[in-house]
Amino acid sequence: MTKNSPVAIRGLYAITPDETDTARLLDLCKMALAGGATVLQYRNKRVSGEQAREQAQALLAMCRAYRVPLIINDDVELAAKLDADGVHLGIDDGDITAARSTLGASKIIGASCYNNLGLAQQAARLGADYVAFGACFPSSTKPHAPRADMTLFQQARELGVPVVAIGGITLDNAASVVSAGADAIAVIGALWNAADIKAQANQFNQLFS
Ligand SMILES: Cc1ncc(COP(=O)(O)OP(=O)(O)O)c(N)n1
Ligand SMILES: Cc1ncsc1CCOP(=O)(O)O
Repeated sequence: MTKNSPVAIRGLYAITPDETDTARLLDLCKMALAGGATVLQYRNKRVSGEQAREQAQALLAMCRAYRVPLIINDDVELAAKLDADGVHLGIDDGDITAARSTLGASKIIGASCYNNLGLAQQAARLGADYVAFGACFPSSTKPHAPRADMTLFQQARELGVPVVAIGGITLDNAASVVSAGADAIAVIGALWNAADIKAQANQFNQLFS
């Protein structure tokens, strides 16, 4: 997949659950993709090594079938080895310049900016393809995540890269996140805990139409 234009980082940005059962992980992700998730991030804090590689590789094949980019959380080497579509980097996950040199110009690099516009300015200057802010709301997935002020989104939009919002986003509050200026909403709990994941993904995405 060639580099996605900024417009591709728009809509529901689904992040995988911490699922150790690979067959179940694939079933869940298939429902989200069928529901219209526009980006999938492989993030699994409960597996590592060979199992992480296997899960990511299987998800990449599925994402290719749906023409949806697969971003790998934290691990530039894994993204490079699999020829995935990009990587998402937190503040402790290595620098953007090194990731760009490993992955090349065509891949997507996203950067966590927490509640810090300065980090977003720096990330954009270094060539990040999107900046992410959060947590927007209390998150039971990551209870200690710092809270982000959504008024940052409008300022971050001036950097010319898509703004991704994360943390505690549900169908009840997602419209406020979109109105604050988010180009995409990254969701874990409110997607995978839904009774009908495909319908839930579809409803999140409709907020962008
Ligand atoms: C889209 C998106 N935004 C933020 C994060 C959080 O990244 P990070 O700060 O590296 O924390 P962990 O995901 O490693 O817990 C993300 N993964 N994706
Ligand atoms: C990874 C991450 N970074 C900030 S909040 C968060 C968790 C998002 O999960 P949820 O959508 O369940 O709050």
